[in-house]
Amino acid sequence: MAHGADDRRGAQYSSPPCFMHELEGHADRETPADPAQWADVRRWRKAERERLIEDRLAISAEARGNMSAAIAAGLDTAIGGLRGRTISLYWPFRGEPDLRGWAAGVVERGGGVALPVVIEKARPLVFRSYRPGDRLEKGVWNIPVPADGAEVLPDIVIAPLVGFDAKNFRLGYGGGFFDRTLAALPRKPLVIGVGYSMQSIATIYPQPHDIPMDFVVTEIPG
Ligand SMILES: Nc1nc2c(c(=O)[nH]1)N(C=O)[C@@H](CNc1ccc(C(=O)N[C@@H](CCC(=O)O)C(=O)O)cc1)CN2
Ligand SMILES: Nc1ncnc2c1ncn2[C@@H]1O[C@H](COP(=O)(O)OP(=O)(O)OP(=O)(O)O)[C@@H](O)[C@H]1O
Repeated sequence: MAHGADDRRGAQYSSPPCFMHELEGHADRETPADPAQWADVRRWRKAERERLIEDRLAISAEARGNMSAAIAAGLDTAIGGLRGRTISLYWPFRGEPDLRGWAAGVVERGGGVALPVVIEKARPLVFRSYRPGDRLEKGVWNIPVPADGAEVLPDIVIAPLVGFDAKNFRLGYGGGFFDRTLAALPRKPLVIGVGYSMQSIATIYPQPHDIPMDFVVTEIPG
């Protein structure tokens, strides 16, 4: 379930962008920022996001439910004890795995749950404590966020992904929120990406701002 760096099961190799020959073999986060190249990567990411989100929305509710349950089981295996640990989850949208049932179990087992809150575009997220049943309010993009939860620093961040690559780099919705947040946190949490194996891609063409996840959990036992 935890996909290591060399695990490419289910990888879908999309059409390479035209500049691929320039990047191959040395595309990692030490690659210096190159504005012309970044413009190409940004265009490529936009198209890739659209394709991946469309594919994800085509999954039936039943299959999504089964895969969400398998991902929850994989998280238990990967994380182990929950007592005293604060885990940031997310309120699912656009076909993301639904881990809200698992969140209730985390609280029952003595862990804390938090949800990410967009304070402002192009700023880091904050995390607000959440217990199932707590009052929610509509945040930016109408994403429900805890209305009264205290701001907390998570020990573990569960990051829903639009795509993930062989080096555990994450493609998100394009707001740069998770990368900005991880760069700004006073101590680095354990970062676990969650998604479906069909969201695996060969590379996201990582840029200096992209921070890799510690590992990725999908519905396929690892
Ligand atoms: N369920 C869930 N909650 C989450 C996240 C997530 O990935 N999943 N986030 C993880 O970061 C944050 C929200 N991130 C988001 C980033 C962009 C868009 C969005 O709709 N963007 C526009 C275009 C963006 C732009 O280019 O300005 C769009 O897609 O139309 C939505 C949410 C916090 N909460
Ligand atoms: N630490 C950072 N400081 C400043 N800008 C950043 C930082 N991290 C990301 N960005 C900017 O955010 C924008 C979106 O980045 P990217 O394409 O990596 O988004 P994403 O990871 O898919 O989105 P999200 O995390 O919201 O799901 C880029 O313009 C990028 O330069």
